Amino acid sequence: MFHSPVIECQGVCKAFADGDSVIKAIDQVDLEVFGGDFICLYGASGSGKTTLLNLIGGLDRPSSGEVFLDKHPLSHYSDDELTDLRLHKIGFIFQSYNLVPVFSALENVAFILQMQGFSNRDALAKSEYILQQVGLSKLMHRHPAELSGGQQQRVAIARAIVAQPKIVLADEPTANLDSKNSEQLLQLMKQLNQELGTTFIISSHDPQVIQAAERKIELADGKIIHDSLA
Ligand SMILES: Nc1ncnc2c1ncn2[C@@H]1O[C@H](COP(=O)(O)OP(=O)(O)OP(=O)(O)O)[C@@H](O)[C@H]1O
Repeated sequence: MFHSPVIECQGVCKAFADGDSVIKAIDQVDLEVFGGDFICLYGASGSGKTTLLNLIGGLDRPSSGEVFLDKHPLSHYSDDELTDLRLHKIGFIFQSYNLVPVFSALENVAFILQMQGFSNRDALAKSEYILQQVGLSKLMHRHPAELSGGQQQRVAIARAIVAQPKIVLADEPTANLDSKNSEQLLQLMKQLNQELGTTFIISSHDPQVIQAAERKIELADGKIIHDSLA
């Protein structure tokens, strides 16, 4: 059966001005990501991992080249359409969790569903279920400041997956976790990958994450220098 990519990068470049010079953060990247891939994007600090995730997730636009999501070129979407696309198709997990401090864990998760148009009641019910799945049923009414780093990262994951996005983009998700919490987080992401077929692209320096990934892609100076699939 023909297996078409869910994400495709064709000749993608991203340049940033740095005084009088130009930094090529991403330099001619060609990449195909397939449904159900579990990818670790690794490479030295400054190699372009965050920039590439931002381009794939439509948080930023390439200087040249094209990113396709389900065969649709992202350059054809307006900023509002990209926001809508992210809301429905992509879950983001950031190193800094990005939780809303005045919301409880439950409200942080339910908020995404409310933005998607779910009623309050449905949003809360679905959010309670997913928080149970990530082992936080007893802590769901706490605010982020009352949770440990690992617990906050679990809330961030619950929020990223509650709407069952096709793709989850995670930028250094274990950076602030100890090895036990990192291992639990990895297990959770793998479980989602296997049970729901969610595609994961995880940027990380963490040897635990690199080892757990089925496909390992190395970036250096904005270029892909190794892809274990190739
Ligand atoms: N908004 C920006 N303006 C200017 N330069 C930028 C910007 N974003 C990234 N860069 C530069 O682009 C290059 C790639 O940065 P990027 O953050 O993608 O790397 P990274 O591999 O994610 O690094 P780290 O592992 O440290 O998070 C770096 O040289 C960085 O300084």
